[in-house]
Amino acid sequence: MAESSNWTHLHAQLHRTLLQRQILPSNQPLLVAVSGGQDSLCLIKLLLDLQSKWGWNLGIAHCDHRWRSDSEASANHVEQLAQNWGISYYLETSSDIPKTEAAARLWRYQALTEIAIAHNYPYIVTGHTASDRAETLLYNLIRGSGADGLSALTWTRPLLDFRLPIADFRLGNSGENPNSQISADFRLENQDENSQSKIQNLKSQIYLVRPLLEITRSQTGQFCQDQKLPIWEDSTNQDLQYTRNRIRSELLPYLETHFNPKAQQALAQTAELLRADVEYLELAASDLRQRAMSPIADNPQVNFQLPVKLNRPILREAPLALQRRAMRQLLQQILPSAPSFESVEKLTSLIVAPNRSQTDPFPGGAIGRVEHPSIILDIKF
Ligand SMILES: Nc1ncnc2c1ncn2[C@@H]1O[C@H](COP(=O)(O)OP(=O)(O)OP(=O)(O)O)[C@@H](O)[C@H]1O
Repeated sequence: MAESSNWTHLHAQLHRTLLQRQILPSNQPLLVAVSGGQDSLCLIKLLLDLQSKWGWNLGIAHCDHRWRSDSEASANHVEQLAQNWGISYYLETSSDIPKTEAAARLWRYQALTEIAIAHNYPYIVTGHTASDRAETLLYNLIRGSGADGLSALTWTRPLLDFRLPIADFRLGNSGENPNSQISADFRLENQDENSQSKIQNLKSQIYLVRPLLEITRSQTGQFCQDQKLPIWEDSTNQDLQYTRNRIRSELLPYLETHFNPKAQQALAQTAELLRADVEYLELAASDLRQRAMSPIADNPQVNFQLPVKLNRPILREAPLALQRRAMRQLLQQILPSAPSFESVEKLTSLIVAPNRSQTDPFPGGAIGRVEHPSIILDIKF
């Protein structure tokens, strides 16, 4: 097919990525998260230009955190763009100004998910780039992270957390990660049976997709310039009190100048490789965990209901990497928030500990204890 003269290298690259990775099916409604910055403007323009090939129905969502004095003006700017392109525009405005970056992100994902549910969009698309991936890797590396954190930005993931109904079962939920927060909030806000079942049905249907993970920020910047897209500059991006901004404007340029001019792409590639490793290890760990979890007398089902009983001889045969992951998966299901490194190590150490060894309480009150040949995890003994 002859391409329009507007067809650029980035159009071709995105089209290829979508064909290869199958992350955005054709003929679907897509809700595009547009902040007004260069990455999401590049994203929406590319998707608009590819729309006729893929048969999508595009809508724009903008979240006003009310963080900056110009936030309303920036929302109006995005609305105007949506009008010019003739596509639906949805705005969510935060009632309370979020206090931290993390709180703002949690609120934003919740707001986007609410718009998607209300207007039947199965896909939310964001403009995260290879540069974001490189920054996330560095950020998590400095804070101390395993392979999971280093490969944190994935191409696609379900936006609502399937774990919560189980996690909530015994110890409640404080919502440490964005997924948990979203589910927890929906649970609070949607008490009646009808809306609960609507959310239940939608859980398997809303995906977050990040199709620009192979494109760098300098490429999106160049694209916006070439296409004359009116970027709304976010003044907080320059604020060096935020770690992420220092990584972006100080650390990465330093690495590029002094170590590797293609540091961003290299780091993003490392994240991509680690992601596949993580997926493989998580599957193997899940298999180990299932083999090691056995039914106990007053709880004949093999599930995450406390008390949980684990077979130590089965666990002992596995390599440490899988032991740790299996223990973490278990803790993710029963603790009120994401398990810390210390919690995982504490439970893992019981695999070889002497009979009657016991942990101090995990957050939420559960305790692990060796009752030869098992580990029992329960609220109290
Ligand atoms: N206020 C917002 N409203 C809607 N979507 C947003 C908003 N902020 C961020 N996003 C979405 O999340 C993606 C990544 O967020 P991040 O905070 O890294 O964005 P950013 O630095 O503001 O990116 P951009 O260059 O698109 O503004 C954005 O590309 C966009 O798709």
